[in-house]
Amino acid sequence: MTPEQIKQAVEALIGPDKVRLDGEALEIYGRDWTKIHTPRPRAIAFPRTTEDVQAIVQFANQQKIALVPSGGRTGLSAGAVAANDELVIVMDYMNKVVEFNAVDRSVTVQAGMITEQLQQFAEEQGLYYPVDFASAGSSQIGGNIATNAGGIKVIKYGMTRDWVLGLKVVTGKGEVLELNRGLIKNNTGYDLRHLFIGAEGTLGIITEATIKLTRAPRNLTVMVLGVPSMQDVMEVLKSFQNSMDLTAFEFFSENALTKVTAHHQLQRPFDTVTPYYALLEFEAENEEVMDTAMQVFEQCMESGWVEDGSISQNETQARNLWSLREFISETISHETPYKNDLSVVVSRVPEFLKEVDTFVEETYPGFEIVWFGHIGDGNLHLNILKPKAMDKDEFFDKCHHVSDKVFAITQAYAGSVSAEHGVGLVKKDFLHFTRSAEEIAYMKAIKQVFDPNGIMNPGKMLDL
Ligand SMILES: O=C(O)CC[C@@H](O)C(=O)O
Ligand SMILES: [Zn+2]
Repeated sequence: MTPEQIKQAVEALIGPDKVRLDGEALEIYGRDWTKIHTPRPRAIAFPRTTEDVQAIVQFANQQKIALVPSGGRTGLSAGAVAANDELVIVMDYMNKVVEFNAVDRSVTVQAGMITEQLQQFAEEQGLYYPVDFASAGSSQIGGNIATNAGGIKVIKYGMTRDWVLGLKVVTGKGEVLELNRGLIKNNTGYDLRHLFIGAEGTLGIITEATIKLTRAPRNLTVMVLGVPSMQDVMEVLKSFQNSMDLTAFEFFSENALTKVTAHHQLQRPFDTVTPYYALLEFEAENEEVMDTAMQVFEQCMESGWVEDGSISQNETQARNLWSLREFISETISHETPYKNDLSVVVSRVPEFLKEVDTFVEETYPGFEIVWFGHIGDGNLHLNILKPKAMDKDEFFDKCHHVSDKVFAITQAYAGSVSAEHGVGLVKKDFLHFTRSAEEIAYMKAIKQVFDPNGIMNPGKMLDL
């Protein structure tokens, strides 16, 4: 079918002016934040209801047209890229609150709701949606669920999966399923909801989600500590976690800090320069908690695990300290990074990081490495920056070889080649480093059941 024919057929189903074919739309809705692939979708549809989405999926099955669900497109693994003549289903106009229940502390929203709007809605009810990350102002809840987004509070609150009480989905076959319907307890066989969480739109399209909310945190306080080595970062983590609950424990390297402070004209947290920095956050509910935090800090100083530190006295200072960590990804995006999102169990982080660091430094001496991440979850973001003089294609080609070795090391540590960014197109070839051949065969079989015609985000995560 030509794009024009698709437009006519889809608009006959969901109403006029709901499909765009113009170059601007094809460019915007064909890509995500990876910027590696050239967008080439066939048409862009803008449904308003679950029924609209269902009609499009049924039509795509009849015509064997590939579909790409599109949320905020902030993904870093090309899960929402449309580079192969697909029909993109944009969720932007499905962004309403459907129902809030104060007793259940749950809210049902359409999948296109921006994450930050969900956070604000929760706040207006005196509650809290805790899954948070730098892209929360653009990402959509449906995309968060489809990628099981993690972020900066996982150490306390878990991943997106932990907050989904129910889902309404249109399967690849075009059926509507209501999964778990908001229940906390429901042991009635396979929990299909969890198959759709993290499926990256390969099984169907999430149209509504019932989300659990929780009580708002009290007096969140942030510390940034200068730490001499990764082993010391682990000692600091252990010391604080043994004494108090943390809502975040992040780390970044000195060159990450240098880049962020220069790019955003921010103050360093203190003058002392150390190879690594830990950022931790906790609820300073009363003086006792604050005293404990200060005692642990002093012990860490005495033990030589920390060389300097800074603590927020108010919300603005807390936000400024967070900027040092949260602005890293955006800052280095201007230097053509090759991104990795690795995880191992927390205790093995120092030896793992050292082995990967040594390999990249010895094999590719001209490459600059930026380390940062969610160290309290064992999740490291390894970004390799393109040397200025090197051609982009040559750089990515070289990095592909780096990946093989880095992922072999990750496999040896029983780690993950994608801790929180998903698989998409970018990590598809490397899936076998983390998932066994038998697991991948089961994943393909599941895809076949929900999407027999292979129209749902084909080529992402798996090749059938
Ligand atoms: O850009 C990256 O590598 C990580 C992005 C994001 O997951 C973060 O933790 O800031
Ligand atoms: Zn991250």
